[in-house]
Amino acid sequence: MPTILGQNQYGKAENRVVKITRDGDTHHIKDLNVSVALSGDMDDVHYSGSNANVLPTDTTKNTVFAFAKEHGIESAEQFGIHLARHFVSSQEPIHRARIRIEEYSWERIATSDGNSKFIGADEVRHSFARKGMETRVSQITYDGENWEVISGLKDLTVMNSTNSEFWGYVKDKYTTLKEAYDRILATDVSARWRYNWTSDEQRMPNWEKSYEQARKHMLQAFAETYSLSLQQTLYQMGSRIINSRSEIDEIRFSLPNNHHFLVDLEPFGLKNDNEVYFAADRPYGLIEATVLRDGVEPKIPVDMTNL
Ligand SMILES: O=c1[nH]c(=O)c2[nH]c(=O)[nH]c2[nH]1
Repeated sequence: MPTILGQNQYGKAENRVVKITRDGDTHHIKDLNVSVALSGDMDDVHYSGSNANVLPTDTTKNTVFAFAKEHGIESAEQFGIHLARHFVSSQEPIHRARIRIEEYSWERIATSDGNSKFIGADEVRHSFARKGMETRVSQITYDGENWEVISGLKDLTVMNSTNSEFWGYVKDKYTTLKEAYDRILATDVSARWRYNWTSDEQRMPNWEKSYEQARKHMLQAFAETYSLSLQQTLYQMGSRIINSRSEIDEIRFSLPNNHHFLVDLEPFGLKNDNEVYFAADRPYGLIEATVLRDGVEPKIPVDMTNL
């Protein structure tokens, strides 16, 4: 034979597992991206195509989700140790397992008094924002006479692990979606708000304070809204800003619906009580709308939130 097989490994990459642990009304999230690579006696499958030693990559994926339920996710390291030991000790042909895990960090959305460590109010027990992802943006336009200032943010990822439903929608012959009475609601907020300040330099808004307050009101509305749809949550987020910040007249959102699907663990004899989810990255619903102060002209371009 003119060729021989060199190093090889296989497995399922990027299993996006989200585990919600419920401590009464207080929820805890573990959000992992788990990649499994196995190696061992795999010459035959490469040379002849015999799968006799091959544990399917599909099975390695199922194991990740089942272990999230069976063993919980105490830490990424502990979870990886459980998985690696399982593959090597349960499958004779597998001699080595490499588990790579990325963990995404979440923090609780702050309460009205601004203290995010305090878990006192209902709305923060199940509402989270991803750490360190968001970007603040602004666009300033001046024609020699008038100013237009549009500010906002993008890539602010937030999640409610309960208080979200979706049902009562149109059903046609292509509809398969099951009605949901307790689902995860997660999105990457992209928002642009327009200031009504145009000229009087003496009365310019305090940009830093306004940004902080707009962001805070938006997050609190996200956390506090019992949601029947992402559209309804969007409207609440927008109207909370308009109603609490007189310097802002218009806000436009682009909100992807980051779907989290409950994993069916029944085939493994496990009950999934809204605990273990598959976080899909695409396709995603995309919900976009402008919320305006009554009587003002909309001026934020439709596609601006996608920039
Ligand atoms: O909040 C939602 N709004 C929708 O319009 C929609 N459509 C869908 O399939 N799921 C959802 N969720």
